[in-house]
Amino acid sequence: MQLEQINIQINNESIIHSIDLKINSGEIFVLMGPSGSGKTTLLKGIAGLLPFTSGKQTWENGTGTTGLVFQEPRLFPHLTVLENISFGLKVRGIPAKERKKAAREFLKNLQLDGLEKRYPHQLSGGQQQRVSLGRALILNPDLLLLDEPFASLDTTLRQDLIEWLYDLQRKLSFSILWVTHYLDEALSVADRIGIILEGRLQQIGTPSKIFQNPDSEKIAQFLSLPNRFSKEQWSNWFQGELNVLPTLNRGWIDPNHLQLFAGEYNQDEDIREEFTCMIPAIVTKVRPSREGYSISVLAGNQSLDVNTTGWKRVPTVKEKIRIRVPFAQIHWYSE
Ligand SMILES: Nc1ncnc2c1ncn2[C@@H]1O[C@H](COP(=O)(O)OP(=O)(O)OP(=O)(O)O)[C@@H](O)[C@H]1O
Repeated sequence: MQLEQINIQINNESIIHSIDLKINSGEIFVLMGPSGSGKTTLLKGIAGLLPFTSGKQTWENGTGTTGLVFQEPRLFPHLTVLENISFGLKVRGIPAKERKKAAREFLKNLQLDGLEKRYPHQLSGGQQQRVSLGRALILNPDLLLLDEPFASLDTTLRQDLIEWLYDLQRKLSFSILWVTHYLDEALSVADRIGIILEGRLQQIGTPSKIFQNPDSEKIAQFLSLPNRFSKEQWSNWFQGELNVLPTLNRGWIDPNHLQLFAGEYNQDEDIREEFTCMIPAIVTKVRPSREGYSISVLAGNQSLDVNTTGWKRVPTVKEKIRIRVPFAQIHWYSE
């Protein structure tokens, strides 16, 4: 499915601005953005529940179908679980026996065994949400639109369902546009991630591209990436000796690119090199990580995170150490 220059206005207010987006067939595209950035509005537009003010939506094969699962379950209160799940098949004229068989298949996968005769008010929020998912999936949509569908579920159930849905998607190769604010959820399923801020799609890329190469300070901030600093801080570290372009105001460096060195900073010994430089710091936190240690330090007024792999001696809190900053790894942003 492809969107070209999509705009959506509600009550004369522009909510979605000039969005271009292509979702490839068989792809899981995760859309992330702060509350109020327009994620639900865009999903509703794609599902045909809200009109586009301008722009074009096209499908690879001419036409396509969508299935939308909202944040909160929206079930028919007077229908049982089984009837809710199979409702779309009834509308399509599929015989009762056949649609019940199909719905029962989903009940098992959605861990809803034994609940088929219940009505929505007799289910927990999480169970209702799984019924909503079944109701959308049973119609085999070309593009499944998920608006934080698992937000209300406990962690174990959330992970089980993510895994089940992921496996099902890989098997059947439908596409998913998946809105989530859970980083772990995004990273475990996304082929690509899109970041939307204030109704504009700001960056699209693979998870590693987005997290290692955020296009702007705003994106790095939204992703809560550590090691974002101001030009003033940079000036303080290097006593104003290392200038950056006047148009660049904010810097960011990945914790994997900083290096820790034991021993206190000594200006006479710490020779400034062409491509890297040492700055003095004090260890504030030491946490084991999968690869080694994640170490937080205070360098001037700035807290920095450094990931180490195979540090020979684990530094202790309050220890004075040095951080090596490789200039080429710093990302500078104008704002
Ligand atoms: N029916 C409406 N009438 C007026 N404004 C609306 C309407 N629906 C959404 N908006 C506005 O559009 C903007 C985007 O809302 P939307 O629900 O799409 O954001 P979201 O990114 O999905 O947020 P959240 O993560 O909180 O669900 C918000 O400023 C919201 O107030």
